[in-house]
Amino acid sequence: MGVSVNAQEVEDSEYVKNVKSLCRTVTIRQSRFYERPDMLYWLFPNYYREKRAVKQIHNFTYSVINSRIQTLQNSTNDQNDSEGKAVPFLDMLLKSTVDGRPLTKEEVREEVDTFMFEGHDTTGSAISFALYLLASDQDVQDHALEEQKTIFCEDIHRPSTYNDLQQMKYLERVIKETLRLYPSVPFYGRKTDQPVIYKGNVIPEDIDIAVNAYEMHRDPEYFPNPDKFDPTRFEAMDGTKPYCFIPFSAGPRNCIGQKYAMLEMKSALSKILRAFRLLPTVPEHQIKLTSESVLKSYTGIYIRVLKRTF
Ligand code: HEM
Repeated sequence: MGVSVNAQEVEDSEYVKNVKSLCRTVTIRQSRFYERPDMLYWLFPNYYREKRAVKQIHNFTYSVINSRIQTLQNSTNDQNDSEGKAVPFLDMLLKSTVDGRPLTKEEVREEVDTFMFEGHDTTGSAISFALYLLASDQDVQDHALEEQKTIFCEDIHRPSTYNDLQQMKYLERVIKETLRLYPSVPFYGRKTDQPVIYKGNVIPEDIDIAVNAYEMHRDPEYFPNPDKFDPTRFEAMDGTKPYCFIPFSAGPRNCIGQKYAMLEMKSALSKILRAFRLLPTVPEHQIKLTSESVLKSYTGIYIRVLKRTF
Protein backbone atom coordinates (compact mmCIF):
# COMPACT_ATOMS: atom_id res chain seq x y z
CA MET A 1 0.00 0.00 0.00
CA GLY A 2 3.04 2.27 0.16
CA VAL A 3 2.62 2.87 3.91
CA SER A 4 4.73 1.13 6.54
CA VAL A 5 2.67 -0.15 9.49
CA ASN A 6 5.47 -2.25 11.11
CA ALA A 7 2.96 -4.99 11.97
CA GLN A 8 5.76 -7.53 12.50
CA GLU A 9 7.74 -5.36 14.90
CA VAL A 10 4.82 -4.05 16.92
CA GLU A 11 3.91 -6.84 19.30
CA ASP A 12 0.16 -6.98 19.90
CA SER A 13 -0.64 -4.77 16.89
CA GLU A 14 -4.23 -3.55 17.33
CA TYR A 15 -4.95 -4.14 13.64
CA VAL A 16 -3.76 -7.76 13.78
CA LYS A 17 -5.72 -8.34 17.00
CA ASN A 18 -8.91 -6.92 15.47
CA VAL A 19 -8.61 -9.01 12.29
CA LYS A 20 -8.17 -12.12 14.47
CA SER A 21 -11.15 -11.19 16.64
CA LEU A 22 -13.31 -10.59 13.54
CA CYS A 23 -12.35 -13.96 11.99
CA ARG A 24 -13.16 -15.69 15.26
CA THR A 25 -16.57 -14.08 15.73
CA VAL A 26 -17.58 -14.81 12.13
CA THR A 27 -16.55 -18.47 12.52
CA ILE A 28 -18.39 -18.83 15.83
CA ARG A 29 -21.51 -17.28 14.31
CA GLN A 30 -21.44 -19.78 11.44
CA SER A 31 -21.40 -22.67 13.91
CA ARG A 32 -24.29 -21.38 16.09
CA PHE A 33 -27.61 -21.56 14.23
CA TYR A 34 -29.30 -19.25 16.78
CA GLU A 35 -26.82 -16.43 16.10
CA ARG A 36 -27.25 -16.57 12.31
CA PRO A 37 -30.51 -14.57 11.81
CA ASP A 38 -29.72 -10.82 11.76
CA MET A 39 -32.85 -10.10 13.82
CA LEU A 40 -31.47 -12.20 16.73
CA TYR A 41 -27.72 -11.63 16.36
CA TRP A 42 -27.74 -8.34 18.29
CA LEU A 43 -28.83 -10.25 21.43
CA PHE A 44 -25.42 -11.98 21.65
CA PRO A 45 -22.03 -10.62 22.81
CA ASN A 46 -20.48 -11.74 19.51
CA TYR A 47 -22.46 -9.05 17.69
CA TYR A 48 -20.82 -6.29 19.76
CA ARG A 49 -17.37 -7.87 19.47
CA GLU A 50 -17.76 -8.02 15.69
CA LYS A 51 -19.03 -4.44 15.48
CA ARG A 52 -16.14 -3.16 17.60
CA ALA A 53 -13.53 -5.04 15.53
CA VAL A 54 -15.01 -3.84 12.21
CA LYS A 55 -15.07 -0.22 13.44
CA GLN A 56 -11.45 -0.34 14.56
CA ILE A 57 -10.31 -2.04 11.33
CA HIS A 58 -12.11 0.64 9.28
CA ASN A 59 -10.56 3.42 11.39
CA PHE A 60 -7.12 1.96 10.86
CA THR A 61 -7.61 1.61 7.09
CA TYR A 62 -8.89 5.19 6.85
CA SER A 63 -5.79 6.37 8.73
CA VAL A 64 -3.56 4.52 6.23
CA ILE A 65 -5.46 6.08 3.31
CA ASN A 66 -5.31 9.57 4.82
CA SER A 67 -1.61 9.24 5.54
CA ARG A 68 -0.96 8.21 1.93
CA ILE A 69 -3.05 11.09 0.56
CA GLN A 70 -1.02 13.45 2.76
CA THR A 71 2.29 11.99 1.51
CA LEU A 72 1.17 12.29 -2.12
CA GLN A 73 0.09 15.89 -1.60
CA ASN A 74 3.40 16.78 0.06
CA SER A 75 5.43 14.88 -2.51
CA THR A 76 7.57 17.08 -4.74
CA ASN A 77 8.10 14.21 -7.24
CA ASP A 78 6.73 15.02 -10.65
CA GLN A 79 5.44 12.39 -13.09
CA ASN A 80 8.91 11.83 -14.58
CA ASP A 81 10.48 10.93 -11.23
CA SER A 82 8.13 8.02 -10.73
CA GLU A 83 8.50 6.64 -14.24
CA GLY A 84 9.70 3.03 -14.22
CA LYS A 85 9.14 2.70 -10.45
CA ALA A 86 6.59 0.30 -9.00
CA VAL A 87 3.43 2.22 -8.08
CA PRO A 88 1.86 1.27 -4.72
CA PHE A 89 -1.54 -0.37 -5.08
CA LEU A 90 -3.13 2.31 -2.89
CA ASP A 91 -1.88 5.07 -5.24
CA MET A 92 -3.54 3.28 -8.15
CA LEU A 93 -6.82 3.16 -6.24
CA LEU A 94 -6.59 6.84 -5.33
CA LYS A 95 -6.04 7.73 -8.99
CA SER A 96 -8.68 5.32 -10.36
CA THR A 97 -11.97 6.42 -11.83
CA VAL A 98 -15.28 4.59 -12.24
CA ASP A 99 -17.67 6.01 -14.85
CA GLY A 100 -15.47 9.09 -15.02
CA ARG A 101 -15.53 9.86 -11.27
CA PRO A 102 -12.82 9.12 -8.68
CA LEU A 103 -13.50 6.37 -6.13
CA THR A 104 -15.03 7.61 -2.87
CA LYS A 105 -12.94 7.16 0.26
CA GLU A 106 -15.31 4.38 1.32
CA GLU A 107 -14.81 2.53 -1.98
CA VAL A 108 -11.03 2.84 -1.63
CA ARG A 109 -11.32 1.57 1.96
CA GLU A 110 -13.32 -1.47 0.82
CA GLU A 111 -10.66 -2.40 -1.74
CA VAL A 112 -7.82 -1.89 0.75
CA ASP A 113 -9.62 -4.02 3.37
CA THR A 114 -10.25 -6.81 0.84
CA PHE A 115 -6.62 -6.96 -0.27
CA MET A 116 -5.22 -6.68 3.25
CA PHE A 117 -7.52 -9.43 4.47
CA GLU A 118 -7.26 -11.82 1.49
CA GLY A 119 -3.55 -11.27 1.09
CA HIS A 120 -1.90 -11.63 4.49
CA ASP A 121 -3.11 -14.62 6.50
CA THR A 122 -3.62 -16.83 3.44
CA THR A 123 0.03 -16.81 2.41
CA GLY A 124 1.12 -16.91 6.08
CA SER A 125 -0.91 -20.07 6.67
CA ALA A 126 0.39 -21.76 3.49
CA ILE A 127 4.05 -20.92 4.27
CA SER A 128 3.69 -22.29 7.82
CA PHE A 129 2.12 -25.58 6.66
CA ALA A 130 4.75 -25.92 3.89
CA LEU A 131 7.55 -25.55 6.46
CA TYR A 132 5.88 -28.15 8.66
CA LEU A 133 5.52 -30.62 5.77
CA LEU A 134 9.10 -30.04 4.57
CA ALA A 135 10.38 -30.64 8.12
CA SER A 136 8.50 -33.94 8.32
CA ASP A 137 9.72 -35.23 4.93
CA GLN A 138 13.50 -35.01 4.53
CA ASP A 139 13.46 -36.55 1.01
CA VAL A 140 11.14 -33.86 -0.30
CA GLN A 141 13.21 -31.21 1.47
CA ASP A 142 16.47 -32.53 -0.04
CA HIS A 143 14.89 -32.52 -3.49
CA ALA A 144 13.72 -28.92 -3.01
CA LEU A 145 17.19 -27.90 -1.77
CA GLU A 146 18.88 -29.51 -4.79
CA GLU A 147 16.72 -27.36 -7.04
CA GLN A 148 17.76 -24.26 -5.06
CA LYS A 149 21.45 -25.18 -5.41
CA THR A 150 21.06 -25.59 -9.18
CA ILE A 151 19.46 -22.16 -9.45
CA PHE A 152 21.74 -20.22 -7.07
CA CYS A 153 25.01 -22.17 -7.68
CA GLU A 154 27.96 -20.58 -5.83
CA ASP A 155 26.05 -17.53 -4.59
CA ILE A 156 23.59 -19.54 -2.48
CA HIS A 157 22.47 -16.70 -0.20
CA ARG A 158 21.84 -13.99 -2.79
CA PRO A 159 18.30 -12.55 -2.99
CA SER A 160 16.11 -14.31 -5.54
CA THR A 161 15.11 -12.60 -8.76
CA TYR A 162 11.85 -12.94 -10.68
CA ASN A 163 13.66 -15.22 -13.14
CA ASP A 164 14.89 -17.49 -10.28
CA LEU A 165 11.34 -17.81 -8.95
CA GLN A 166 10.11 -18.88 -12.40
CA GLN A 167 12.65 -21.72 -12.39
CA MET A 168 11.50 -23.17 -9.03
CA LYS A 169 9.26 -25.85 -10.55
CA TYR A 170 9.70 -28.41 -7.79
CA LEU A 171 9.13 -25.83 -5.04
CA GLU A 172 5.94 -24.82 -6.87
CA ARG A 173 4.75 -28.45 -6.65
CA VAL A 174 5.61 -28.47 -2.92
CA ILE A 175 3.44 -25.37 -2.48
CA LYS A 176 0.58 -26.83 -4.52
CA GLU A 177 0.72 -30.06 -2.54
CA THR A 178 0.69 -28.01 0.69
CA LEU A 179 -2.37 -26.10 -0.51
CA ARG A 180 -4.02 -29.39 -1.47
CA LEU A 181 -3.57 -30.83 2.03
CA TYR A 182 -4.02 -27.53 3.89
CA PRO A 183 -5.95 -25.08 1.69
CA SER A 184 -5.60 -21.65 3.34
CA VAL A 185 -9.28 -20.97 2.52
CA PRO A 186 -10.80 -24.39 3.30
CA PHE A 187 -14.32 -23.49 2.23
CA TYR A 188 -16.09 -20.56 0.64
CA GLY A 189 -19.63 -19.64 -0.29
CA ARG A 190 -21.54 -19.22 -3.53
CA LYS A 191 -25.20 -18.54 -4.35
CA THR A 192 -26.99 -20.24 -7.26
CA ASP A 193 -28.31 -17.65 -9.75
CA GLN A 194 -30.19 -20.38 -11.67
CA PRO A 195 -31.27 -23.99 -10.93
CA VAL A 196 -28.30 -26.38 -11.08
CA ILE A 197 -28.48 -30.13 -11.75
CA TYR A 198 -26.03 -31.93 -9.47
CA LYS A 199 -25.72 -35.74 -9.40
CA GLY A 200 -29.28 -36.08 -10.74
CA ASN A 201 -30.81 -33.66 -8.20
CA VAL A 202 -31.91 -30.10 -8.81
CA ILE A 203 -30.46 -27.37 -6.60
CA PRO A 204 -32.95 -24.49 -6.94
CA GLU A 205 -32.06 -20.88 -7.69
CA ASP A 206 -31.03 -18.53 -4.85
CA ILE A 207 -29.52 -21.19 -2.59
CA ASP A 208 -26.36 -20.65 -0.52
CA ILE A 209 -23.74 -23.31 -1.18
CA ALA A 210 -20.54 -23.99 0.76
CA VAL A 211 -17.72 -25.19 -1.50
CA ASN A 212 -15.54 -27.47 0.64
CA ALA A 213 -12.07 -27.36 -0.93
CA TYR A 214 -10.56 -29.24 2.02
CA GLU A 215 -12.78 -32.32 1.49
CA MET A 216 -12.48 -32.15 -2.29
CA HIS A 217 -8.66 -32.16 -2.04
CA ARG A 218 -8.73 -35.35 0.03
CA ASP A 219 -11.11 -37.28 -2.23
CA PRO A 220 -9.29 -40.50 -3.22
CA GLU A 221 -11.13 -40.52 -6.54
CA TYR A 222 -9.08 -37.48 -7.59
CA PHE A 223 -6.04 -37.84 -5.34
CA PRO A 224 -5.06 -41.48 -4.66
CA ASN A 225 -3.58 -42.00 -1.18
CA PRO A 226 -4.89 -38.52 -0.36
CA ASP A 227 -3.28 -38.02 3.06
CA LYS A 228 0.24 -38.56 1.70
CA PHE A 229 2.39 -35.48 1.09
CA ASP A 230 3.62 -36.13 -2.44
CA PRO A 231 4.52 -33.08 -4.56
CA THR A 232 5.20 -35.32 -7.59
CA ARG A 233 1.46 -35.96 -7.99
CA PHE A 234 1.30 -32.52 -9.65
CA GLU A 235 3.68 -33.73 -12.41
CA ALA A 236 1.05 -36.25 -13.43
CA MET A 237 -1.98 -33.95 -13.34
CA ASP A 238 -3.00 -33.49 -16.96
CA GLY A 239 -5.62 -30.75 -16.52
CA THR A 240 -8.57 -32.96 -17.48
CA LYS A 241 -10.17 -32.37 -14.06
CA PRO A 242 -9.37 -28.71 -13.40
CA TYR A 243 -11.97 -28.28 -10.64
CA CYS A 244 -10.68 -30.94 -8.25
CA PHE A 245 -7.82 -28.67 -7.11
CA ILE A 246 -9.36 -25.36 -6.08
CA PRO A 247 -7.30 -23.62 -3.34
CA PHE A 248 -7.76 -20.31 -5.18
CA SER A 249 -11.39 -21.05 -6.09
CA ALA A 250 -12.34 -21.08 -9.78
CA GLY A 251 -14.46 -19.14 -12.25
CA PRO A 252 -15.07 -15.40 -12.45
CA ARG A 253 -14.58 -14.72 -8.69
CA ASN A 254 -11.40 -16.73 -8.24
CA CYS A 255 -8.39 -15.37 -6.36
CA ILE A 256 -7.07 -12.28 -8.09
CA GLY A 257 -3.80 -12.53 -6.13
CA GLN A 258 -2.86 -16.14 -6.88
CA LYS A 259 0.13 -15.44 -9.15
CA TYR A 260 1.46 -12.85 -6.72
CA ALA A 261 0.82 -15.26 -3.81
CA MET A 262 2.82 -18.02 -5.54
CA LEU A 263 5.79 -15.66 -6.05
CA GLU A 264 5.59 -14.48 -2.45
CA MET A 265 5.47 -18.03 -1.05
CA LYS A 266 8.31 -19.24 -3.31
CA SER A 267 10.44 -16.27 -2.34
CA ALA A 268 9.98 -16.85 1.42
CA LEU A 269 10.39 -20.65 1.29
CA SER A 270 13.44 -20.43 -0.97
CA LYS A 271 15.20 -18.07 1.43
CA ILE A 272 14.38 -20.22 4.47
CA LEU A 273 15.35 -23.49 2.73
CA ARG A 274 18.74 -22.10 1.70
CA ALA A 275 19.48 -20.83 5.20
CA PHE A 276 18.17 -23.67 7.40
CA ARG A 277 17.63 -27.40 7.53
CA LEU A 278 14.07 -27.95 8.78
CA LEU A 279 13.48 -30.76 11.24
CA PRO A 280 10.50 -32.06 13.21
CA THR A 281 10.36 -31.43 16.94
CA VAL A 282 11.03 -34.34 19.33
CA PRO A 283 8.47 -35.68 20.05
CA GLU A 284 6.88 -34.63 16.77
CA HIS A 285 4.46 -31.74 17.22
CA GLN A 286 0.83 -32.60 16.42
CA ILE A 287 -1.10 -29.96 14.56
CA LYS A 288 -4.84 -29.59 15.21
CA LEU A 289 -6.74 -27.92 12.45
CA THR A 290 -9.21 -25.12 12.87
CA SER A 291 -10.75 -22.74 10.38
CA GLU A 292 -11.03 -19.10 11.39
CA SER A 293 -11.86 -18.05 7.82
CA VAL A 294 -8.25 -19.11 7.15
CA LEU A 295 -7.02 -22.64 7.99
CA LYS A 296 -4.75 -22.73 11.04
CA SER A 297 -3.44 -25.06 13.70
CA TYR A 298 -4.81 -24.12 17.11
CA THR A 299 -1.87 -25.92 18.74
CA GLY A 300 0.48 -23.79 16.64
CA ILE A 301 3.04 -25.15 14.18
CA TYR A 302 6.41 -26.05 15.66
CA ILE A 303 9.54 -27.28 13.88
CA ARG A 304 13.28 -27.22 14.62
CA VAL A 305 15.69 -25.26 12.45
CA LEU A 306 19.42 -25.86 11.99
CA LYS A 307 21.60 -23.26 10.29
CA ARG A 308 22.99 -24.67 7.06
CA THR A 309 26.70 -24.60 6.24
CA PHE A 310 27.48 -25.28 2.60
C1 HEM B 1 -2.04 -18.90 -0.51
C2 HEM B 1 -2.55 -17.72 -0.79
C3 HEM B 1 -3.97 -17.45 -1.18
C4 HEM B 1 -5.05 -18.30 -1.25
C5 HEM B 1 -5.09 -19.80 -0.93
C6 HEM B 1 -6.19 -17.51 -1.69
C7 HEM B 1 -7.46 -18.03 -1.90
C8 HEM B 1 -8.54 -17.28 -2.31
C9 HEM B 1 -9.87 -17.80 -2.50
C10 HEM B 1 -10.30 -19.25 -2.26
C11 HEM B 1 -10.66 -16.77 -2.90
C12 HEM B 1 -12.17 -16.84 -3.20
C13 HEM B 1 -12.89 -16.55 -1.89
C14 HEM B 1 -14.38 -16.52 -2.03
O1 HEM B 1 -14.90 -16.62 -3.11
O2 HEM B 1 -15.05 -16.38 -1.01
C15 HEM B 1 -9.82 -15.59 -2.97
C16 HEM B 1 -10.27 -14.34 -3.36
C17 HEM B 1 -9.48 -13.22 -3.40
N1 HEM B 1 -8.12 -13.16 -3.16
FE1 HEM B 1 -6.93 -14.70 -2.62
N2 HEM B 1 -5.79 -16.22 -1.86
C18 HEM B 1 -4.44 -16.13 -1.57
C19 HEM B 1 -3.65 -15.00 -1.62
C20 HEM B 1 -4.07 -13.76 -2.03
C21 HEM B 1 -3.23 -12.58 -2.14
C22 HEM B 1 -1.73 -12.55 -1.82
C23 HEM B 1 -4.03 -11.56 -2.56
C24 HEM B 1 -3.71 -10.12 -2.83
C25 HEM B 1 -2.52 -9.62 -2.94
C26 HEM B 1 -5.36 -12.09 -2.72
C27 HEM B 1 -6.45 -11.35 -3.12
C28 HEM B 1 -7.72 -11.84 -3.29
C29 HEM B 1 -8.88 -11.02 -3.65
C30 HEM B 1 -8.87 -9.51 -3.89
C31 HEM B 1 -9.97 -11.89 -3.72
C32 HEM B 1 -11.42 -11.51 -4.06
C33 HEM B 1 -11.63 -11.69 -5.55
C34 HEM B 1 -13.08 -11.42 -5.96
O3 HEM B 1 -13.98 -11.54 -5.15
O4 HEM B 1 -13.28 -11.12 -7.14
N3 HEM B 1 -5.36 -13.43 -2.40
N4 HEM B 1 -8.54 -15.92 -2.61
